Amino acid sequence: MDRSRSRRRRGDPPQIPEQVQIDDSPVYRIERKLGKGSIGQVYVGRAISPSIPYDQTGVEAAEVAIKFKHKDSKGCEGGTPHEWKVYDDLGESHGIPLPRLHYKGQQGDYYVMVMDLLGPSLQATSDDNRPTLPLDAIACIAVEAISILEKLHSRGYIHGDIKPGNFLLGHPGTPEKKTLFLTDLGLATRWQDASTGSHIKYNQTPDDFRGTIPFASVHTQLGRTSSRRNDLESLVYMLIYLIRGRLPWQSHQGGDKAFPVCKQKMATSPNALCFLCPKPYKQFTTFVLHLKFDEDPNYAGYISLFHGIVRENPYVWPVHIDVTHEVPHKRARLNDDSEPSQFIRTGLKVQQWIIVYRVHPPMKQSYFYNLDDANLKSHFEKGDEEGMYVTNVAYCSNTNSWTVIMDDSTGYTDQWLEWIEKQWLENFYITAVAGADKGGFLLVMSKGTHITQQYFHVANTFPFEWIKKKWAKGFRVTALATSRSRWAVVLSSGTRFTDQAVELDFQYPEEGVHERAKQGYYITSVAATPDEVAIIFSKSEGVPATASVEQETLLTYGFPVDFRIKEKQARNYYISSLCFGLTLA
Ligand SMILES: Nc1ncnc2c1ncn2[C@@H]1O[C@H](COP(=O)(O)OP(=O)(O)OP(=O)(O)O)[C@@H](O)[C@H]1O
Repeated sequence: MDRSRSRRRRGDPPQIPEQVQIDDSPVYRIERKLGKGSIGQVYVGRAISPSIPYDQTGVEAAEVAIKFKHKDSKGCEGGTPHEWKVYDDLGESHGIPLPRLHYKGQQGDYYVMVMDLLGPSLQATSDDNRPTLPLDAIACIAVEAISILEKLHSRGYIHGDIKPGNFLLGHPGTPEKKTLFLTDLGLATRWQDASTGSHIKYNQTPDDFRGTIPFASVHTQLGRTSSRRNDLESLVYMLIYLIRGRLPWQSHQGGDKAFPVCKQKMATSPNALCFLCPKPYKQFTTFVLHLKFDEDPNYAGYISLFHGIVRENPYVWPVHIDVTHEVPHKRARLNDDSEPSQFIRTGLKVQQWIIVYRVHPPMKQSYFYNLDDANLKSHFEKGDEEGMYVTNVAYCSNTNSWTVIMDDSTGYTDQWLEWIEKQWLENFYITAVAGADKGGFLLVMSKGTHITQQYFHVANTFPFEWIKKKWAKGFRVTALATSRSRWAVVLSSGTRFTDQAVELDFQYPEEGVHERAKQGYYITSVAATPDEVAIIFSKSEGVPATASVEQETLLTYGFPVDFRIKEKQARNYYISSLCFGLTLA
């Protein structure tokens, strides 16, 4: 029978039991609280029956850490905590310094894990925004933590929540008191498919974030499939936090912090992040931020960066590590020459055109730029007379002017710049949208499309939730635009698109475009606000997956000069989407 620790109010979660016994474990009395995460609560458990002397360790220890997770809490949806499954998967001899899990089971409303009792976390060393660890000790932590991640990653897992609170020292008074342990596998996921051994597939679901905002990698915050680089990026933030006592983005207060924090991370160059830190930190940061989604991290090389600092201080309190992490092979040696020459995060903003070209059988395509409102209308009418219809419109906020792309092979039979609701009734559907800086959206309505129904939606933030709901009902994004920081999205049914995906980023998502192309997607819409760029990728009926390679993207400060466009047209590449926006370089 459970005995409650204290009286509880109605509606509160059930109290933690006063005693715990799982299977044939000793009976543990629940004593002081060690910590509380977003989901679990961890207490010291003292073996009272049988009573055990204090000098015992491991499963025989007199004191253990007991973690309670309420059965209805996040991560327990599958019937048991996700963390149990990860421990089961890793097995007994995983060789990773994790607290050993001695017993696990259910008691009352709680899932209970009985584990090794460890010592203080690295968070405890930096409370009150005051760094308390010497730089040499932090270099030791860097070496130790990289080596721990290498071991975890080699078992096919990534941790998913690397932060100072999840690195604990061994229990004081034991031989492990200067060893670093990694705890909390609640967000661990596989980067490697367990059966095939291959890297899991790339994806981005921009509204899917789990982790701790200040330490999460930018990729995690943007909802990209986790891979090994995410843990390493979080480790970079952890090390800078230990050096400085805070991270540059920790001043954001209240409200939804995720967006401004992610934006600031993206705008912070390795130089700015590691300002006044010893050189190895900047080098490590630069290497990590350049890692590709499925790239094998060079753990031994990263460790070698810190060798200089660590070797000069072979015994540093509180972390005593094995300084013999030798450089096993040539690739492990990283030096100034091997540092990536181009930073992916420069922190600089650029105003640029993003122009997507796609192969198409020969056709006539015209482009007009620097058009004011009156010119726009007259070009539109002139094109109409010649059987050319508008396929794309864009607004350039540098010149406050419109750009129009017209094709002679759209299949449209009529087109208007008209009021939206009236034209819908007459089978005119929106086929192109652009937003002006002065506010409002220009809609191009066409007749003769395959569209059977359409939604036009304007939102202050990228409406991914809404798009997902419409995707589930068979609608597909057919046009995308921005007006200052607002988004306009057109979703249509009856299109030829069989599947779609989104990339949302603070800079042109080069890697995402590459990964999507490998999966057979091609770009069908692109738009950018002063902060973000969104790209819609599609797969189409009858278009082979390899067709995605028949696409080229051009990033350019000014609209491309005539001969560049003609050069592309000579190779049958025509403009298929374009936008002008302010993104990070
Ligand atoms: N084995 C242990 N020994 C000593 N203290 C521990 C142990 N495990 C956890 N703790 C303490 O309890 C805190 C919360 O533990 P943990 O992070 O595992 O819980 P969680 O609810 O899964 O957390 P989160 O919300 O961060 O995912 C830790 O920060 C640490 O201070």
